[in-house]
Amino acid sequence: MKPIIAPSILSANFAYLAKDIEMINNSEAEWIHIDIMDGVFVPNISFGFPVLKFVAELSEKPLDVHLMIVNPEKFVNEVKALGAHVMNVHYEACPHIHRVIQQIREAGMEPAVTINPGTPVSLLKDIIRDVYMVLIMSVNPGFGGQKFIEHSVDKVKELRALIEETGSKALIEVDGGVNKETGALLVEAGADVLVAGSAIFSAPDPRRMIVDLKNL
Ligand SMILES: O=C(CO)[C@@H](O)[C@H](O)COP(=O)(O)O
Ligand SMILES: [Fe+2]
Repeated sequence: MKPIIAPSILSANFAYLAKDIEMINNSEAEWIHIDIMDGVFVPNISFGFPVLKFVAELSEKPLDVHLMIVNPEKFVNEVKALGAHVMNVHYEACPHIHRVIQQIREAGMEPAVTINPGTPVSLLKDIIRDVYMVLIMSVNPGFGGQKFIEHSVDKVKELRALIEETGSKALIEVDGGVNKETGALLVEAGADVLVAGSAIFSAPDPRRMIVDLKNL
């Protein structure tokens, strides 16, 4: 199976965001990945809902919303109002992760749980059957353009084994430092969805790069 490609607009040119969204609309990418940061959970601030309202209006692709914020459950309605397909919350940001997953599903979105590089896959055992997707961070969240953490490939393998063992249908998404080289290792290890920011937006031909990542 070819991976789903989700370009991260964090690496887009914000002065010409409409142009970059148009590029994604006219590409083979299935989703558009949106990184929301609050300067508390991660040491950076990206963009908020007033900006994303316009992104959502322009995007013809389903939105994969990655919330790098504390108390993400406070924003279920705002993310829903964007028409998001997936609401991704960090395991580390939710003491009551099981409840948050239920809230996302009740709001009519697909729940995904994200884990940081320092969080083990084994902690997902009791929620793996309840999520649509797990996002494995292959860099420490907060910035685009960082170096891929190699150990993430082992985490994908471990998660694939957990999914098979439990009969879960969860997709495996990986985010951070994904390019043609690291993407190939991830797909081989069992990743279903690749997020890529700088690899796509700094490529001479971003749409070609999306095709290349799909064909890994
Ligand atoms: O969530 C994040 C960063 O925290 C990502 O989605 C980045 O936007 C990925 O950028 P690259 O590592 O692909 O440049
Ligand atoms: Fe992300």
